[in-house]
Amino acid sequence: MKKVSIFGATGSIGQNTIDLIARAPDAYDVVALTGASNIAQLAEDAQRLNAQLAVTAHEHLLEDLRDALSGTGVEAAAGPQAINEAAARPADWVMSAIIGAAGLAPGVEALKQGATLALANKESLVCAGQLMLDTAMAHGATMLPVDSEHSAVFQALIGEDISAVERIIITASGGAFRDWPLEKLADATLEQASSHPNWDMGQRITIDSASMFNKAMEVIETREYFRVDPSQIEVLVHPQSMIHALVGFNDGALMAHIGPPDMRHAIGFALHHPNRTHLPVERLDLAKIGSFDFRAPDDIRWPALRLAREVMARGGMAGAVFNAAKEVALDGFIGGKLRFPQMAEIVEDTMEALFPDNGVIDAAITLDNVAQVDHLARQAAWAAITKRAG
Ligand SMILES: NC(=O)C1=CN([C@@H]2O[C@H](COP(=O)(O)OP(=O)(O)OC[C@H]3O[C@@H](n4cnc5c(N)ncnc54)[C@H](OP(=O)(O)O)[C@@H]3O)[C@@H](O)[C@H]2O)C=CC1
Ligand SMILES: CC(=O)[C@@H](O)[C@H](O)COP(=O)(O)O
Ligand SMILES: [Mn+2]
Repeated sequence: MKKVSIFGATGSIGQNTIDLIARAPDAYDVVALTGASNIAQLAEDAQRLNAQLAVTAHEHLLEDLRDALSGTGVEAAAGPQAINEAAARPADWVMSAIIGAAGLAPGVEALKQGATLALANKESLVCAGQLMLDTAMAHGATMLPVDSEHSAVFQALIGEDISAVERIIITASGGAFRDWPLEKLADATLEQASSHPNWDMGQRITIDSASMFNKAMEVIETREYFRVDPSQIEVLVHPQSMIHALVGFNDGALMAHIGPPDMRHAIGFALHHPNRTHLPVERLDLAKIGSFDFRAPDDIRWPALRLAREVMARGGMAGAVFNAAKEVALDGFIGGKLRFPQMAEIVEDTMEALFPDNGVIDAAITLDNVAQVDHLARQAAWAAITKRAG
């Protein structure tokens, strides 16, 4: 039996992972499931999957979790430290699907115990790509991409020589406001931004798709995971979200990965790697679909893409600044303190405030240093929001 743990089990990726695992209960021994606010879901899944341990990120919810699990034999724990300890419990395969920078430390912990880390949490690579790769290498652990574009690139590269790669093209749906007149964006509501044209995902990544911050993060993720030069990474707007990525080789060939917009493909691929197995996803009827559309991304509509290029040019912990600022700006929009286009302004203000401080950004990429930079960037981003509000 494969020992598995799922971090962020109550979220969109976590639930898709559980869907796959619950279809073959005899194949998996569930070690730990983690969540945050959704105690009922966490307890239900932990009991149903017969997990050893369930952990909520919120210490004040420990009693609720204990009550929900009473008599089931599942251990309960709470708090970020308990999540890290859960990640250190021996497992063969660990899904990293906590949202945000909070996913970094448990991911590192899972790599340290030599597990295969299925990485949905792109923030880990944006904030500390080198640390993740070094930790995996030092402990003989494997890191498999789960983000749909990066899973697609990984699959297109199987059996290929990375030195023959000329370019990596990741596609972008364009999100909720792809075709909106630019002048209307300032009036975009939270509800409108929280609706993705193709994918069913958590609210935060859905809004990031609309602002293109999701793709900006993914450009950095591509650089960190595949170690190509930033100039080799392209973004292509593809409204159907069926071609997830393309790899261009030095003989002019483009290898495209095509599939339905269903994360169970990328999750299932990582779960069964290096084998392929039957997965319960739709089979595309290309004759019925008829055609695919493409267009170049527009830097005016989506300034996040330009900011990602600045982050890669800056290097060091610029990614940690970018991610923290983006998380705060998103909180500002969700909390009604910012209009939709102001999120990019806050991220840019924060980068301007922190990037000149070379000592901070250029420190070694360790968990402690990333946490410090993350804290400074969040302070700067909130200050930028307050300045705008006042
Ligand atoms: N959704 C998707 O299809 C895709 C997602 N990803 C990436 O996967 C990750 C998860 O995304 P998604 O599933 O959409 O997110 P969701 O918001 O749906 O789920 C987030 C999960 O993280 C938990 N959580 C929230 N805050 C904390 C915290 N501070 N500490 C620990 N756990 C916390 C939530 O718990 P609770 O719900 O109980 O509060 C939930 O289990 C993100 O990094 C995202 O970028 C990448 C590609 C596709
Ligand atoms: C499913 C997935 O991988 C998401 O990250 C997806 O890429 C979001 O869609 P966008 O292309 O709109 O960002
Ligand atoms: Mn993606």
